[in-house]
Amino acid sequence: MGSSSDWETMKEAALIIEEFGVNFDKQVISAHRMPQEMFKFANDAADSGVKVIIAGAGGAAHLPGMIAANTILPVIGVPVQSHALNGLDSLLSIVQMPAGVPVATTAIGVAGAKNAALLALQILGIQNKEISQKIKAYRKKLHDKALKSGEELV
Ligand SMILES: Nc1c(C(=O)O)ncn1[C@@H]1O[C@H](COP(=O)(O)O)[C@@H](O)[C@H]1O
Repeated sequence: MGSSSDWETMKEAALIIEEFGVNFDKQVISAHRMPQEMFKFANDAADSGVKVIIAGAGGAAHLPGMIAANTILPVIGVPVQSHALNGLDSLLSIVQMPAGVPVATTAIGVAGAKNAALLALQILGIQNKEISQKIKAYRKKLHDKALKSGEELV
């Protein structure tokens, strides 16, 4: 994430990945404030065993795109809700990548952080049966909860 102030949002992604028992690393790396570190992180990620990168940032959110520019690992961008423009700035900064260097962009804020985790897990689940089973179980829980909530309407 671009700042520790993003953690309130991005911890929702971390909680889901933890729940799935998958190893992950969390770091504050800003393309604006720490360009050298950002470049090194993105360049070294694949060789360090990273499989998918989730990059959350707010405002002029260049971080996901700049990471994507320096790795061929899949990058999922989470637009963190900014104060001035409610995250619309973050969303537009992340989603409008030029053709050739994609960033998979989620919704703004907490829903986006959660979906970034799930999308990363789905990518890992392609080659990992244990993870794909857990995703199926997670979806079943969602289904059952929605069904029950409908039945409880009066
Ligand atoms: N968008 C970026 C980048 C970047 O894209 O490199 N670095 C920090 N930020 C964002 O600035 C916002 C305010 O940060 P502070 O709260 O630290 O001032 C955060 O949402 C962060 O992601």
